[in-house]
Amino acid sequence: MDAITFSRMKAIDINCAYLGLSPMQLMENAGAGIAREISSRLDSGTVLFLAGRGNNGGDAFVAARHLAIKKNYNVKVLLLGRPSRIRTEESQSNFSLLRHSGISEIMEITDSSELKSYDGWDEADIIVDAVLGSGIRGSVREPEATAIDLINNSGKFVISVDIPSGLNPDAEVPGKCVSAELTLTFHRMKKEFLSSDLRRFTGEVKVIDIGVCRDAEDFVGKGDLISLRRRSPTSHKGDSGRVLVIGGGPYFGAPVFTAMAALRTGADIVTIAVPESVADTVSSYSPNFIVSRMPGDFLRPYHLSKIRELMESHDVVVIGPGLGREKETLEAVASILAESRKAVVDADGLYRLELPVQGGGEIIITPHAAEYSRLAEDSLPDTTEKRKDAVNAFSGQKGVVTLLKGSTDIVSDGENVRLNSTGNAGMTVGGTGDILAGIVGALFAVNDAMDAACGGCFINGLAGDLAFEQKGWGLLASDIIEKITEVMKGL
Ligand SMILES: NC(=O)C1=CN([C@@H]2O[C@H](COP(=O)(O)OP(=O)(O)OC[C@H]3O[C@@H](n4cnc5c(N)ncnc54)[C@H](O)[C@@H]3O)[C@@H](O)[C@H]2O)[C@@H](O)CC1
Ligand SMILES: [K+]
Repeated sequence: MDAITFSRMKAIDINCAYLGLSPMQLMENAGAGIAREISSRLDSGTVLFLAGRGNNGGDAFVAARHLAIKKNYNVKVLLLGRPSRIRTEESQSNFSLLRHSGISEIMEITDSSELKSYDGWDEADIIVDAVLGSGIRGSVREPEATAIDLINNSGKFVISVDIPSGLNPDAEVPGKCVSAELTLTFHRMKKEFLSSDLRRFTGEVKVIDIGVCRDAEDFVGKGDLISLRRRSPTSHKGDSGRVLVIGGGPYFGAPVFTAMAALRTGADIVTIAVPESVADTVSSYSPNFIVSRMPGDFLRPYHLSKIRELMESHDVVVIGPGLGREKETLEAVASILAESRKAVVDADGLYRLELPVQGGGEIIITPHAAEYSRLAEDSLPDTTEKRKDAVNAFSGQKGVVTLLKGSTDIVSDGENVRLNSTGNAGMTVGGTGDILAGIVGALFAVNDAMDAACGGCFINGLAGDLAFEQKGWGLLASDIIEKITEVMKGL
């Protein structure tokens, strides 16, 4: 299986909790795995655990308990800090259990001089480094820095839990950190460890299985939303996204849904470019809309110079809702996409779309099954597994992020594939696709395409589920829009 980044691992952890697999269960599996690995390398002897106050330390407490039950090990635990400062409930309770686990020494060390004068270093056969894990921020403080030095100068066999302490997966250059003989990382190999530069710190890297459930990895969950940009308290108008919706003509409801969904998702500015035949109607829906009128009653290449100007002042274009399929309209769509930096293409925008788009920027397409089959010139395979492969290959070849709508949505950028199962059968009502395009557009304005597409279908489905709780089969697209804010607040 492929390596993942530490930040992806964090998302998977959160998805596990979202599905009901608690951090406590994962910690138990992590610690048990470490203990198994130690006992496979050392029949008997003294194992000294250096644990910090985060969950990395929690893994060590569990491992110490599992090891101590075997009797042939002398297990010692040094906690860096006061027990009251242990950061999580899981780690706290595993620390408390140590007092009932036959550990020969439990010490609380609050400053570096205590650590330096500790006299148990020589006796250790193995030192387990659980001082800092993937939760490290900034450069290493005291007493952690001294702990790292002492571990490195011990001359002992050092096993790092998850990641050598001090190594920051986000840092360009490694700072002060442990040099281990063995690193036991969880669930999957980490991409960061594939760099030969880091091998001098990790030593051998072994992956410990911690029982992550498969859907936490395959399906979009709350963890996938952590990488979405949060609004900063000091942000200015426009910083949270400027979305240009190009739609309408033969229809006028669709671009209204798209624009309203984009606003509710948090976009700062949403402009709707519509033919003037429907501009007044669209305007009348909400004073929150900025409506830009294009002469005539459908989109044409003639409008391109005006659209070009609008695109300059917007982060993303959402094109398609209610556009119609006039020959000239489809020509205009092709020209707009060839010049856009970021675009979401939906509905009529997908009709006759030629992929890959020559010269365009990043594109997310949001087809349903029939639209996808037309674009791929192939019918959709019958199983989800085969569909994932097909959508992945299609996205890679066509240079787009595909969000294939269905009872299980499939999202792919040609490299990664995710499924989404939020949403319900009540959402087959008209207008829901327009809403999805608006949500995705608002997220795409300030995020990566894949994050926006995954986050978009998850949020849209959750909003639909909340609306369904209240309205049942009578739910309307507008009910879903009303629930977007509730979903966004809960994330
Ligand atoms: N979340 C989960 O479900 C799982 C997490 N696991 C473990 O949890 C670890 C991540 O846990 P945490 O997020 O609690 O992070 P850490 O265990 O890395 O600890 C973070 C804490 O260390 C301190 N700290 C941060 N930066 C520091 C610095 N520069 N100098 C000194 N102290 C610093 C802070 O008090 C912070 O709260 C992983 O590495 C892994 O070992 C495992 O239990 C498996 C499952
Ligand atoms: K560590």
